[in-house]
Amino acid sequence: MVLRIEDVHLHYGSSVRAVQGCSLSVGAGELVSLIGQNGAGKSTLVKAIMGEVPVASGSITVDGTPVSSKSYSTIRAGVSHVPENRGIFASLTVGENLRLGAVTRKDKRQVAADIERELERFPILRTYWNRGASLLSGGEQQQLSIARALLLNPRILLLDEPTLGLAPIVVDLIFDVVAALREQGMTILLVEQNAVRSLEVSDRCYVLQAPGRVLGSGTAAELGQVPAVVEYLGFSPAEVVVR
Ligand SMILES: Nc1ncnc2c1ncn2[C@@H]1O[C@H](COP(=O)(O)OP(=O)(O)OP(=O)(O)O)[C@@H](O)[C@H]1O
Repeated sequence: MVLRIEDVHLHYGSSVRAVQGCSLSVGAGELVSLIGQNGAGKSTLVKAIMGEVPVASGSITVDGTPVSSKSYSTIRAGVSHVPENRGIFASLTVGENLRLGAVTRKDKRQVAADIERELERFPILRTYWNRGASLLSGGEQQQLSIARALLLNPRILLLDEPTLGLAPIVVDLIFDVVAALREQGMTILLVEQNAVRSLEVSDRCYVLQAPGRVLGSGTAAELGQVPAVVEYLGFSPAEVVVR
């Protein structure tokens, strides 16, 4: 397994116990989704993987090495994060944001070709290359955020609610991009509230319930056999047509 989370507990201060005993793993080339309602602890888990929330107990490892909050260890391990708030630099142009995505890379000669790859994936970013990022719509900013994360040429891509609040046409585009990345063999952890769309594109799925506990995991067909999951989601994952 490339990413392994074992019996992790995560707290905010002394009173909020956001995640209590979560275990999950993502294998090389797998697209794994993490679904659950508001407040289930999904974003907190992603932040902990990125070293932004300290691990109170349990372990998070990337390729067997524990992540640490001190040294950008997760980024150095090849994990790229598309945060829930998109994290783009509003005062910079689209082009400047994209170049920043590759700023830590050593293979500088390859960067121009990789930016071209992202402009082909998201043509709107070519159109708005010189535009200030703050002037983009939410859907355009999300495309910029994903393109920038991909410019790190990550080993693992973490997507935190990439379709939240976006127009249906952009939601379709983003799920198509995620499905295409999976086809290319990228290792992905996709955090989503949109359970049906996530199940459609994923190899496996974890259903998280507050406070950060795994209610069930497996393929859509396997999850359909777990009564607590069916009750929590309000539908049977077994009915979802997996791509
Ligand atoms: N910075 C914070 N300080 C204190 N409590 C927090 C903080 N961030 C999140 N929480 C709490 O931790 C719990 C898990 O929140 P989290 O954001 O991880 O859930 P989520 O599943 O990602 O939900 P959402 O879809 O709303 O982001 C919730 O009870 C939330 O109120």
